[in-house]
Amino acid sequence: MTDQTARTASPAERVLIFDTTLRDGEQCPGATMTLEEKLAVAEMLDTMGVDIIEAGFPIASNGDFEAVAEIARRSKRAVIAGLARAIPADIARAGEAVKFARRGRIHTFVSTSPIHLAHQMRKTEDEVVEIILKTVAQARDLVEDIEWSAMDATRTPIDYLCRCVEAAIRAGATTINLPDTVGYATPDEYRAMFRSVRERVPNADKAVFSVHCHNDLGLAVANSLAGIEGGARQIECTINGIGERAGNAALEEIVMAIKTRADVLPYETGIDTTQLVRASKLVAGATHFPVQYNKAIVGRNAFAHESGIHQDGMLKNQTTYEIMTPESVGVHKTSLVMGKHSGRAAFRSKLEDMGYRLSDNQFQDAFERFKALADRKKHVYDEDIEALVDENLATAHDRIKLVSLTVIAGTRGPQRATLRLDIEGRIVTEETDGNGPVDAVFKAIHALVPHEAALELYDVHAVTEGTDAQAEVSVRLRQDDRIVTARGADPDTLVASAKAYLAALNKLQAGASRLHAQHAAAE
Ligand SMILES: CC(=O)SCCNC(=O)CCNC(=O)[C@H](O)C(C)(C)COP(=O)(O)OP(=O)(O)OC[C@H]1O[C@@H](n2cnc3c(N)ncnc32)[C@H](O)[C@@H]1OP(=O)(O)O
Ligand SMILES: CC(C)C(=O)C(=O)O
Repeated sequence: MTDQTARTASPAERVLIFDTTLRDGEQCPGATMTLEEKLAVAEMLDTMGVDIIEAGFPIASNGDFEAVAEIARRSKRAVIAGLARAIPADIARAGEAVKFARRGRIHTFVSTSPIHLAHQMRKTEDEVVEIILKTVAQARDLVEDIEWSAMDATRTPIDYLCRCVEAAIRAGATTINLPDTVGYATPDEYRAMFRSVRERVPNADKAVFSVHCHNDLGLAVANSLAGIEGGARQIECTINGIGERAGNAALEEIVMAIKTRADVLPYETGIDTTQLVRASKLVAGATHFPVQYNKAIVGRNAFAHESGIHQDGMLKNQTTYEIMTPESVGVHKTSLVMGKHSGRAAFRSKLEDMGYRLSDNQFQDAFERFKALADRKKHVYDEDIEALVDENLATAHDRIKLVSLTVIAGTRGPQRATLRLDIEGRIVTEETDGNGPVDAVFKAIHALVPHEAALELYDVHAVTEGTDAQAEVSVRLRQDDRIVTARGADPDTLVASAKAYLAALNKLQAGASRLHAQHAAAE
């Protein structure tokens, strides 16, 4: 696909990607990961170009400490961060864990909003500023790279927020994070908050500003991008958007928004985007959190098209319905899913891919049967298409054709089949009881097409998986020394059985007429 986005004239500015899958991501109920799983995720993040990996909250447990320390030891290029409350013991423990890293960061945070000060911290504004000064300075004595976060920044009055930010930078913070802790902000507000703090805080130029957004109102990615427009240059996010409550901003969405809309977002990240789907699968597997099918970028439908008009467009040119290539995020290729919304263009292309070359009439016939099948079946697999096209080709010249079949089955018995056939253009009907539904169907066939052939084999199997899978029935008939085997497929096993039996009879009769013709020619 050609790049449809024109870059702006000014060079793109680098934005740092801070991944907190292993800390905030792991905080969501049920997402706990083992040490091995965390190490695998951290390795993936490091390889794909994440700038800072927040590996955990070392004071939280010995397991968390071990994970942060081990990730710190193993990281090849990313900065490794450990979280700490504004409490000396937390900071000391975080310092212990990240000291093994080539580049370690202590990320310390404290609440700044009136709600949190009154109800969680139970401290005054002045007391919190004192705590910031002391704890940031303590952290700075341990490592050079200090991030300070104002928990609940978006519900903090701007004057007090500026006072806290100024104090944190003065005490040695090198990154200032202003989180939307409860996912409350709108993009305009969040952008304006960064602009205002950066303009008003005198030492703001000494720190990198960071966004950290939660998705309670579904605005985490939009807010993160707005924060960047407001001057932040670090984005905190998680793979698949996992995180506290409704989650964090999704890394893959942010990175691809920046890459795809370079015309209006003149920034760049260091992420190898072709690793995004792999990372998503790894995290989904480790946390046992499935990725919703329609999830942007990494959902299994993100590059799948079922509707005929879209499939037609995609076959003509991928840019008609895709704004980025599947390859750019690590998906092998676009998939055109065959279903009841598909049209002729996609069906023809699918048949060609499967190696079929049909005449116009055969194609039209196969398409109608495909539509009828798709109406009844949730997923139409290649095997289903193969079964219906093969059957179509095999039955095109049949003398006897199935028109309809209704069967009454169940515990009350006897089972009854009402069968309607087209025999060389003549419509005939029969209603028969049987010892079971298949027996009733076969007896009805016998009544309408009297024959001497004996049933030697009746075999049923599913063409694909699922309860709506097509049944494929094989029937073998013997008449004198002639044996024929034929197949029939349908989501209804009894219809498939009737089709298979009739196909076998057609074969027998076609063979008999060929023999008859040969004898006549010989005489
Ligand atoms: C927005 C965020 O994501 S913040 C990170 C949230 N993540 C976690 O909490 C996961 C890990 N947490 C834990 O394992 C535990 O909560 C611990 C180890 C941190 C603390 O455990 P406990 O000592 O038993 O405290 P508990 O969890 O009951 O309460 C939290 C305490 O920390 C205080 N606190 C909360 N945030 C901060 C902060 N940033 N700085 C200082 N103190 C804080 C609370 O006021 C409360 O103190 P109190 O007991 O004096 O009232
Ligand atoms: C610790 C901070 C950064 C946080 O997770 C939040 O405010 O959501």
